[in-house]
Amino acid sequence: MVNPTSGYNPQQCLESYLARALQRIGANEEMNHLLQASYREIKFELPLVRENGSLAVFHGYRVQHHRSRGPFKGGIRYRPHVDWEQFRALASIMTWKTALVDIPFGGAKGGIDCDPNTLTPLELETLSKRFMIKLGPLVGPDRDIPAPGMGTDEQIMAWLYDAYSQGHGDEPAVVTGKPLGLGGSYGRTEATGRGLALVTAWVMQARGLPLEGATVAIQGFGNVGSHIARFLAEKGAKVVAISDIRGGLYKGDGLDIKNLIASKIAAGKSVSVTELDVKGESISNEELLTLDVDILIPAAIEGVLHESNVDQVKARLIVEGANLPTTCGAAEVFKDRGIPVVPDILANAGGVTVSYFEWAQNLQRYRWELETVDQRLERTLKKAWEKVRKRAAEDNLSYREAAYVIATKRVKRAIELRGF
Ligand SMILES: NC(=O)C1=CN([C@@H]2O[C@H](COP(=O)(O)OP(=O)(O)OC[C@H]3O[C@@H](n4cnc5c(N)ncnc54)[C@H](O)[C@@H]3O)[C@@H](O)[C@H]2O)C=CC1
Ligand SMILES: O=C(O)CCC(=O)C(=O)O
Repeated sequence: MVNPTSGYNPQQCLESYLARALQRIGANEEMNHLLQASYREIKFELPLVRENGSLAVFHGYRVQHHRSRGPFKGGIRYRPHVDWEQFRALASIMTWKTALVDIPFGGAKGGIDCDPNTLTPLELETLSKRFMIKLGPLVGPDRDIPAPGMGTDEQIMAWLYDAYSQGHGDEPAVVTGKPLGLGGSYGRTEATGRGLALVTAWVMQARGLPLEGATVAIQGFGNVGSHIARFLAEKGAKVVAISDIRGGLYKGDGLDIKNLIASKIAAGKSVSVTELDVKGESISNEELLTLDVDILIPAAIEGVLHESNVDQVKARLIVEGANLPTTCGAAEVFKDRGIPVVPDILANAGGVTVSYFEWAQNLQRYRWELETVDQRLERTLKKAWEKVRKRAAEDNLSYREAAYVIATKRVKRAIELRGF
């Protein structure tokens, strides 16, 4: 099935990025097949007796893409209409992301076709635990380690951890993104936003552009988008527009991000940014994407920058907070128009990097200070960015092309070292 938002099939785009990268690194057809296909895909029924007494049946998924560099790793998404195409592409993305930032994992993704906002807390807990019980034989600290993603949070990770530990003994390293009081790491919640702000600052610096005063539009104001807004505002950027699924807010001289975040926390998850009592004009998601800004950050869903709106995009730099927000057709147009795009596998890799730190802390049973987490996050992302920057400049590649060359090379090498 294609993504209902734009007719976008993310799997096809990913295949084309990979095919080109594999050609550049001299991989043969067999290696190409091995790296494109999933290792394992499972789908199962999740029956739930709702609090009103009715029976509902949900579908759970987990796609494990590749594991030659370490256990499968990737988030859990709760969202209506999720399907194989999305999970296959998102699982594959994780393989390239973990390889690019050089952390010892492969890639996976999964979740439940459901709308978490329509479930009661008890229903959500029961469904989450049932999901983990079904996944039980396939996950574990040295097999596959889930984490939060769209529609899921640290509370859901706590339930997954508890469900797994019921049958396997206490095992915090089975899931990352847990609450701090339950083996979570300092800095994981904000890690994706922190990482993206760091990468954005380095890219701007490398291109001789000031971040101080730069105008920014961010689509998505969930975990990722809200922290991006906070960190970029702290670095002196002017966040002029933000949005969520119901619409957005615009203020030409900069939104008051501190106040926005505080109001959103006070109002609760189900309240839209458009309903908050903060200063700003209303704006649609489509308008936000085509604003005349220095930096555009799609941080919600796949395929929002596509063939039909790419010509109207006026941003000078695009930084992908979401996974696969740019279709491959749009990516080509941005390349032709000379608009740089910082790809998801670099821009949003801060989250999985701190998940790695959480996993390592859980295995050590030793908590690191926030300062240590932040320093190591910065060092890891800086190394990845420098490699991408150098490879892109040397071979005249886009940042995405360079990132895929580096990542596929590492995975191919791991396969060869292990042997077949
Ligand atoms: N949470 C994490 O650590 C990481 C998340 N990501 C990716 O970042 C993106 C956002 O994830 P989270 O912030 O964690 O999810 P979230 O569930 O916390 O927030 C999602 C946000 O996107 C908005 N949204 C949903 N559909 C939309 C649409 N059609 N148009 C406009 N806005 C829409 C929601 O209203 C919400 O504001 C996803 O693509 C996810 O895969 C990537 C790396 C790590
Ligand atoms: O933290 C993790 O392990 C996974 C994060 C994730 O799903 C992503 O980077 O898309």
